[in-house]
Amino acid sequence: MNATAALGGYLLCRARPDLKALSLFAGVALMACAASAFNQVLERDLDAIMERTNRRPIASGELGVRGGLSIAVGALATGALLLNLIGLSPLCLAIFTLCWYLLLYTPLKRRTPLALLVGAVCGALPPLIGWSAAGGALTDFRIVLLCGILYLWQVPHFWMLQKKHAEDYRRAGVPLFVPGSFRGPAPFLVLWLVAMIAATLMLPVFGLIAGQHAPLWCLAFCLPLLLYPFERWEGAAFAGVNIFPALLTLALYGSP
Ligand code: HEM
Ligand SMILES: CC(C)=CCC/C(C)=C/CC/C(C)=C/COP(=O)(O)OP(=O)(O)O
Repeated sequence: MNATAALGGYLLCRARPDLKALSLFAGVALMACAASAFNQVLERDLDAIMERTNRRPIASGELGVRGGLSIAVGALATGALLLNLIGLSPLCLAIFTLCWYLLLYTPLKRRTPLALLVGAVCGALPPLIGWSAAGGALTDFRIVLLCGILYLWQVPHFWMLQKKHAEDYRRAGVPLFVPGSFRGPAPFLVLWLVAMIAATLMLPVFGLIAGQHAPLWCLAFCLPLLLYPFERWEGAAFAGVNIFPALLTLALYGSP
């Protein structure tokens, strides 16, 4: 999904999907795999406690730490090679994203619920990697908007997951980012969802998505967020929120 988000940044720069896009997709996917493998080595103690993660190869003991590290290094080397083929900027941005995730977010996650806001930087950077691979200027407002939307999106994405696995996180002693700790669940949550919807509606306003299907895309983006606060629609909201990055990339691809 991170590679799909990177492809979205590439397509936004009006570069049609080509061999370079394939190298970008494979390179970011491998770098994200490396990030996850290193993360699973670093979090093998937490992963072994949580129902959600205790079947993972290192947490379950199926794979040793050295095996996990060799997979991580292999994925990192191959991903870096592929990204280097398309440019120094995408390679440097991917390495920065990897380091931010492993050296900042992963340790912070055990200490503060606000680690989520730090971690969301990692997930907001893949579109910038794709955009830079297509030759876009890093300060262009269009990619800043796309990355900003993906930053905002990760908070409701994770809130729903941590709600689903709250007991697991408590058992593992991972502090939860519960909107309720900010003077009641509704205001803080609603404020974030409104900001997310407003930012998403900037996409057609600034021409990032256009054409006759633009209103339909906006409906597909915003409906799960509008359903989010209602328990009975939780399943639909969860699915809709989780496929958002893929829908966004499709909308960018389909935009004239
Ligand atoms: C702060 C950033 C993020 C956090 C804390 C986070 C956390 C998580 C967690 C804990 C899961 C459950 C994994 C499992 O089932 O064991 C998950 C699943 C998932 N994440 Fe994220 N994630 C983040 C960013 C992203 C980004 C950037 C993307 C896509 C570009 C993404 C896409 C997904 C998807 C598609 C799933 C599968 C959901 C499901 O059906 O269970 N996440 N995420
Ligand atoms: C180019 C590149 C390196 C891209 C990767 C970007 C990336 C790692 C995005 C995911 C961000 C994130 C905080 C995931 C949750 O990790 P977690 O440790 O909370 O999840 P877990 O509990 O399931 O392990």
